[in-house]
Order: sequence, then C-alpha cells, then structure tokens
Amino acid sequence: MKGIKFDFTNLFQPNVETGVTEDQINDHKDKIKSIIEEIIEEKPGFMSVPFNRKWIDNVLDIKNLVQSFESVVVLGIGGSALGNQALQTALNPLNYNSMNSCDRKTPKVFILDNVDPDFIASVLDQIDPKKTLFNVISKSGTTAEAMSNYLIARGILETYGVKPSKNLLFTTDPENGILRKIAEEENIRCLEIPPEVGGRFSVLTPVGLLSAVAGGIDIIDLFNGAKDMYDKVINTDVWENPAALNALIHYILYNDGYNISVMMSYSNRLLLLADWYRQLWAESLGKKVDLDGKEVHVGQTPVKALGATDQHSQVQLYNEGPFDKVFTFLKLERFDREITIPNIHCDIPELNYLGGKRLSNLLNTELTGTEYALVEHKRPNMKVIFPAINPYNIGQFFFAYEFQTAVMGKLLNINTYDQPGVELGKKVTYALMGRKGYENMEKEVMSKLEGKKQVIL
Ligand SMILES: O=P(O)(O)OC[C@H]1O[C@](O)(CO)[C@@H](O)[C@@H]1O
Repeated sequence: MKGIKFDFTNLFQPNVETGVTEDQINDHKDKIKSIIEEIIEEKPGFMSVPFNRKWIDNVLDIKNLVQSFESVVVLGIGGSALGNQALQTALNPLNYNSMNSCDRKTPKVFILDNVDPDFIASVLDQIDPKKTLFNVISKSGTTAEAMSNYLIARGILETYGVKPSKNLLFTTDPENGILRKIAEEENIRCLEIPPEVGGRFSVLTPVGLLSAVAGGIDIIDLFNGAKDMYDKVINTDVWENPAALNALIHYILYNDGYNISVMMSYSNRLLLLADWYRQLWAESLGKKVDLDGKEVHVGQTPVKALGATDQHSQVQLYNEGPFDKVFTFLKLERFDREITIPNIHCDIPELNYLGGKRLSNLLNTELTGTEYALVEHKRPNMKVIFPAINPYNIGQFFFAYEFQTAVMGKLLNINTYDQPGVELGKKVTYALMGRKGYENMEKEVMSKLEGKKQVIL
C-alpha cells in the first residue's frame, strides 16, 4: 500500500487496558458521519488547497530565479515558518546547508522564526546578503517578529547598495496588509496567501512551497500525497477514515482526562512535523468559549518528543506519571542512510550484541520497546508509519492532520480557525514598543506592572 499508515492497535481495549472500545467508536459513528458531511459542505479554506494548481504554478514560475540565489532566508513565524521547517528538515539531508554547493545543487535555506539576536546574527554570519533572497512571510503583515526581521534584512540590503526589490520576495494576503502596500509601491515580487486559509493550515500554499522549491523539493508530489489523503478523509465511515478515527479516539480519551497529546518521532528528520502539529492542535483547539458562547476552556496540550533521545529524559514520566497522555509515534521504516555497527569487543557481552546490527534496526527496536512498555503501563499509544520519507508521504501527513484537527474542532464544538487568545500578548508588545495608537494600553499595562507586589529572590 502506497503512503503512510495509521496503526491504532494500542489505542484499543483489550490491547491496552485504558484504551477505547469498539462500542465507543460505534456510538459516535453517526456523529462522525454528520461532522464529515458538514466539513465537506462548509469547505474550510484548507480543503481546496491541494486542488488549486495555482499555488504550485505561482511558485514554479519563479523557480529558476529563486534557485539562482546562493541562500534563501525565510522571515516568518508560527504558521508562516513551522511548515517550512518541517519540509526542509524532513525532505533534505539534515546537513543540507553545510553540504558543498555541488552536492547540494540548490540554495541554502534558513528559516528565521524568532527575534533572538544571537540566533539572527548567527544566520546572518552565514550568508552573503547580495546573493540571498529574503522571503518575508506574513499573512497579516503586522506580526512584530516577521516585520522586525524584514526591516533588518532590508537595512542590510540597503547598506550593501542592493535594490530591495531584487532580493526581497513577500508572501502575504492578496490585498490587505502593509507588505502588500510596500510591494505595490516598490514593485517587490509577491506571492499570495489565500485569505480563506489560516496560517497554521497554509503549508501547502506559497507559504511553504517557495522555500520547498528553493530547497529542491518536489512540490507536485507533495500535493499528490495531500490529494490522495483527501480521498481517504472524506470517507464518512469512521472505520475507514484514519483522520476521523484518530480525532474521535483523541476526543474520547481527552474526555477521560488525557489532556496531553505527545507526538514522539523516531526519526530526526520527521521531528519537526511534531512542531508543525503542535501549533495546529494547540491554536486550533485551545479555546475559551464554544460555538454556543459557553465558557468551556477546552484543548489538548500537544507535546513533541524525539526517540530514542527522550527515552532517557521523558519516558519515566510517560510510563509512571499521571494517566493524562496519549502518544503518537512517528515511525520510519526505510531510512535513506544506513550505518552498521562494527563488530568490535566481540568478547564483551555488554557490547557484542550490537556488533553487525544496523542503527535503524536499533532505533526501531527501541520504539518497539517503548511501545511495549507503555502498553504494560496501561498507556494508550499509536503509530503513524512512514514507509519512507518522500514528498508524497509528507503531503499525506499534512492533510490528514489538518482534517483531523477540523474533526476534533467539531467534536469540541469550537471555532477551529480563530486564535483570539494570542491577541492580548501581541497588543501589549505593540504598546510597550511604542506603536502609535496603543498609548492608553501602554499606560494601563505599566500601571498594572508597577502596581505588583514584587517577589524576586
Ligand atoms: O502570518 P502572520 O500573520 O505573520 O502570523 C503568524 C502567526 O501568528 C499567529 O497569528 C498568532 O500567533 C498565528 O496564527 C500565525 O501563524
């Protein structure tokens, strides 16, 4: 079977004592059917993305230009960066940027998704601004982090005497926002973020596609994967729909106190898919009010982990701590590279069992060990199995989880597509950084901050 597989075995009773039952799933069969019908009917923006060739063409039209640069630097945050990072890390070698240019063939790709000066400076040290394309990505065109990094990049270009329009590319709303305005005034190249697609659902739009193309990734196959997954997830029978079944099981467990969803990748290359998932699951589902206006404070906290590394950091808690976590392992069957452990110290039993074994075998055996231990400790867990890492499988993953999030949002009866909870912190930053129009807020914040009884040791 082509594509990724979802192994739900260890989420069900009697395989795991705390798991769900078939009856519980059957009790929700009709509800899931109507939820899927509703989603198809309502068609949230992300649903049509894989079928709109425009997003691919817009990016492929400028492929040669983009790939003519030595480096491409993405300036964005949240949904305007996490998908890009997941794509680069999964689909290019982990040492991609440090490979020599003949082996790499396509530009180095850096993603600046923070305003930590040590981080930004460390990337700026690695690029030649004159040979760098800065892709500023912001749907709103107002995000302080993306905008300050834009100003820094532009300042550098101006210092070097480079015409900004030559080395800048904006990815933003087709009509609104300050980036669009600057682009129009200065004739800066622009790609569109479809207004109906929220940032965290935008990886398959030019948001994620431009840097993917810069890194030589086959975006057509990425779309093919997403399209084939679409066909699977619109199936209204929960037993044949991996995204709906996954959402439903997470929902049932959540209502049983499983407040945390751990995504643990047994592949360094797949790890940042878990970062992408964290934003999707957290921002979409963590809500104060439901669709009836009732205060509900729902949401399952997504956590990222790496196997085998975190077996030696987190697994003690996972096995013996509170019964509040459901686990998703990302398993890779075929690694691109292989290393065989040499037969050295053949007379030392603590070492000789490893000799001659492949590292991938050790890693996946460790996964089996962790799964086994979790089951023994009555912890529900599942696997997403990647036969290999390729654009098709990654496209499938993205679309499956986007749809799963949509189903979970319906089960929780919340608005999956807004994020009112991020606004206050943003506004306080504007106020304290002196943005015009926020003077009253600055006063209010300062008086609250100064009025606090200090407890500093
Ligand atoms: O693309 P923008 O508008 O800069 O937003 C970046 C991110 O900020 C948020 O609006 C809130 O943190 C996310 O939803 C979004 O992905």
